[in-house]
Amino acid sequence: MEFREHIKYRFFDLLIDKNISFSLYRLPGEREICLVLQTSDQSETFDSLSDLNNRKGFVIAPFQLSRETPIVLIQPDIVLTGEGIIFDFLYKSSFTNTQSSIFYKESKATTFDHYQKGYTKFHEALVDGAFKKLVLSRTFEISRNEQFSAGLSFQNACNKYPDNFIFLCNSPESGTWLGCSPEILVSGQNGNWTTDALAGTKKTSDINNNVIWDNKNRLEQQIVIEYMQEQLLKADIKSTYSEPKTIRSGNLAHLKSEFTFHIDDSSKIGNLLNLLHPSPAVCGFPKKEAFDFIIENEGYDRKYYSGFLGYLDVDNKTDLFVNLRCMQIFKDNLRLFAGGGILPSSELISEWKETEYKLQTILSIINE
Ligand SMILES: C=C(O[C@@H]1C=C(C(=O)O)C=C[C@H]1O)C(=O)O
Repeated sequence: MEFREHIKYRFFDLLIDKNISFSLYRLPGEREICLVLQTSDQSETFDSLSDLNNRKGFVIAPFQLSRETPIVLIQPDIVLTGEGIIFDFLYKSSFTNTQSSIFYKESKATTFDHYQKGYTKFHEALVDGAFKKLVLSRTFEISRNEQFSAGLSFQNACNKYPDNFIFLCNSPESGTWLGCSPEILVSGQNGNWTTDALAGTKKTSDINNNVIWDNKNRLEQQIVIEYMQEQLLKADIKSTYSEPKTIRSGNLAHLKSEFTFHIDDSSKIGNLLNLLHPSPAVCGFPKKEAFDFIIENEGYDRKYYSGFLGYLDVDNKTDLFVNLRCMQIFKDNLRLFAGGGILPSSELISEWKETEYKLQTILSIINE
């Protein structure tokens, strides 16, 4: 099958239609795209993060582990870097020799009323003092236009968000996910590791990142800093972290501190993931109680949204990102996800708007 240059990214729609396990991604600040492709039928799945110790591949982990949403490890049978090499391989391969079939369906959006009900429960629990922070999220569902292309949307995201981790991945176990995350969960090579404490959101168009942060946003990020520090200490890891600085993700600004630390034995990375995930950036504080509260009261299953994904020990490197600013791609519709940290001092309308802005990040890359 031949593709014209400007629509060559539609190749990836064919891989999805054939339900091949693959991940296409572009690291923050890099130009080259990378492809991890599994040639065997079965991805490996796990029901505990520590099972990731000593493993290699592209990981897709959920917010909450369950039988329906296991940790999926796409096997790195073929690992290719660079557009030229990747498309050359795909033109010659037998992976893409069928026609794509695309369907249509009614659209359905999560209502403000539904969000407001959740918000009231979350906010009351915060004001009662049961939690310092809770992250409330929601979905936004749209019908899939006949022309929609996951591959071309990935390409749009690469062009629009040079500083984000852009991903399009598929496996029979996880389904298809596309997104542009601003947040590292862990990243490491040769014993040197980093993690982000990222939180706080403001809409901005200031290219110089001149943002004035209020106390609510500063506190929200401080909670993540303290959590990261504490969790790393539990693993006997000494770390240093930078002062919060403003970073951009599309039209949004966030506060970020980068933690750096050293690990001699990276084969135990699964144990560290167990300590760090899910952080108060996507869950809340205290962690266990906040996690249970969200499962009980948020009113839907986040699946792989606010989980993490990325490559684990491929070519001795690990780069795992939080699954944010993302959508799950179905045959008939697209389900987008967004959330935000709620504190006792939060206000309903500004929290709702924050989720609207975050949805805009991903809506604006949809190619139809
Ligand atoms: C939960 C999301 O983002 C997280 C929450 C943020 C916040 O509450 O300010 C900011 C960045 C992310 O850590 C999301 O994008 O859905």
